[in-house]
Amino acid sequence: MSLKLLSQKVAQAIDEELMSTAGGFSVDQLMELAGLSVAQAVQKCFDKTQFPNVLVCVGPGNNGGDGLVAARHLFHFGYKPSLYYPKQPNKDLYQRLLRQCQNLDLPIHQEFPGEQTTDVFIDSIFGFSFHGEVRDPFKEVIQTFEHTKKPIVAVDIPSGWDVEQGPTEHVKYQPDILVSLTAPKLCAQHFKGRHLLGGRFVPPRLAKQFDFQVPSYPGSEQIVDISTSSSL
Ligand SMILES: NC(=O)C1=CN([C@@H]2O[C@H](COP(=O)(O)OP(=O)(O)OC[C@H]3O[C@@H](n4cnc5c(N)ncnc54)[C@H](O)[C@@H]3O)[C@@H](O)[C@H]2O)[C@H](O)CC1
Ligand SMILES: [K+]
Repeated sequence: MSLKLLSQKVAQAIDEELMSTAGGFSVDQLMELAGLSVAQAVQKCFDKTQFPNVLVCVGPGNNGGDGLVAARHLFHFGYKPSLYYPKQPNKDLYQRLLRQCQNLDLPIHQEFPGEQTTDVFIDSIFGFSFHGEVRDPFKEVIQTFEHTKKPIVAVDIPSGWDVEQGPTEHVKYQPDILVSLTAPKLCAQHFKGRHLLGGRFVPPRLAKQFDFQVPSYPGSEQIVDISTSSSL
């Protein structure tokens, strides 16, 4: 099966529809399932005895929120997650997710700790609302993504990529794993690693309305491998 890739505008419209009065979801619910998908992806791809130290790089929006949720689940899965969270917006949702991580005593860095102490990076800096060029303080971490040999799991979009065009003149890094949420975005056609889909919450009626496919997830899993089925 070949999956449809979404434009930035359509991805945002689907998000709005899910959380509209008609859609009935709250952002917390969707973020919980998105973050759980990301944690399951890490668990599937990286053994916790060999890759215990997961550094979750958290951005200022909902993509960052997915990362906060993933960190909490990874702790309960037996990993040793820590956060790099330099911009902590004063929004109740993010503050509560951060508190949940603090209550697990996860290390929380405001300065980028670098790669020495990290086994796996989670890139939850920017998602489908990113535009323009990366601004500080996130330039440094994305520069690390460009040259590190440590594996990187990108949430929804490799941060700094154009949501539709993919790698740019400034950001060309290739994550090892991409966890697309709801449906892959147009930039995914430039991704060369293992491609997973998460966000198992799409009503078939909504997929029909926006004309995209939802592959069947195995059993009760929150992710499905779409490495061979995402194309235009
Ligand atoms: N339906 C779903 O699949 C769900 C996906 N989720 C996740 O939400 C993100 C989209 O979140 P959103 O808050 O709209 O935006 P972002 O996180 O992508 O980023 C917005 C944030 O970034 C700032 N920003 C934008 N451009 C730049 C720049 N050039 N430099 C610095 N900062 C920038 C902007 O100001 C905002 O603060 C989606 O990808 C999924 O990961 C939901 O969790 C659940 C539903
Ligand atoms: K990202």
